[in-house]
Amino acid sequence: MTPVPVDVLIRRVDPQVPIPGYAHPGDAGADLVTTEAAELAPGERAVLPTGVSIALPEGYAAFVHPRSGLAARCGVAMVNAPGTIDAGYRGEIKVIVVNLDPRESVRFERYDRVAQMVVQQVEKVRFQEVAELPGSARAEGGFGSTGGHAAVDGTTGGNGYASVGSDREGR
Ligand SMILES: O=c1ccn([C@H]2C[C@H](O)[C@@H](COP(=O)(O)OP(=O)(O)OP(=O)(O)O)O2)c(=O)[nH]1
Ligand SMILES: [Mg+2]
Repeated sequence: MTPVPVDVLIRRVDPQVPIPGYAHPGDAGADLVTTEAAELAPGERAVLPTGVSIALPEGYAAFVHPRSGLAARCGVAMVNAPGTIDAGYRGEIKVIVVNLDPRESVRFERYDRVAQMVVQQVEKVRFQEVAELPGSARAEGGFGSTGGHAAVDGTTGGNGYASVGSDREGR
C-alpha cells in the first residue's frame, strides 16, 4: 500500500524555481536545484542557494544528501553531508558542495540539480545521566575494531581490503 504523503509547507524564495520533486514514485530523496550558477575549481567549495524554504511538522527533519551521479561523474561531494534541516528552520535551504576532483573544474548552471532532500521522522530523547552504562557485545570497541578497514601508505592491504596511496601500485 502506498503510504500517505506528509504535507510540508514550502515557500519559493526564487519565484521560478521548480518545487522539489521525486524522480520516481519509490524515491527517498526529492531533488534540490541551485538557483545560482557556479564554477568550482579542484578542491573549491561553495554554498549554493536552492531557492526554497520549508516548514516541517514537529518531529520531522530533512536531511540534504549528495547525488551519487554527481559524485561518480564529477567528484562533487557535500562538505557537511548529510546537511540537517531542523523543523524550526525557515531560512532558505543551502547546499555546501565541494569539488573533490583533483584535476577538473565542475560547472553548475542555474536550476541544475545539486542535492537531494530526505524527510524523516526523528525522535526527541531525554538524556538520563548514569554512573555506569549497561554492558553490550561491542562494549567500547570502535574505529575499526572489527577489522576490514582500508590500508594506508606504507601498510599492506590484501584479504580483499581496500587500499590507498602507494600501496595500490604494487597490486
Ligand atoms: O546543509 C545544510 C545544513 C543546514 N542548513 C540550515 C538548516 C538548519 O536548520 C540550519 C542549521 O544547521 P546546523 O545545525 O547543521 O548548523 P550549525 O552550524 O549547528 O548552526 P546553528 O548554530 O544555527 O544550529 O542551517 C542548510 O540550509 N543546509
Ligand atoms: Mg545546529
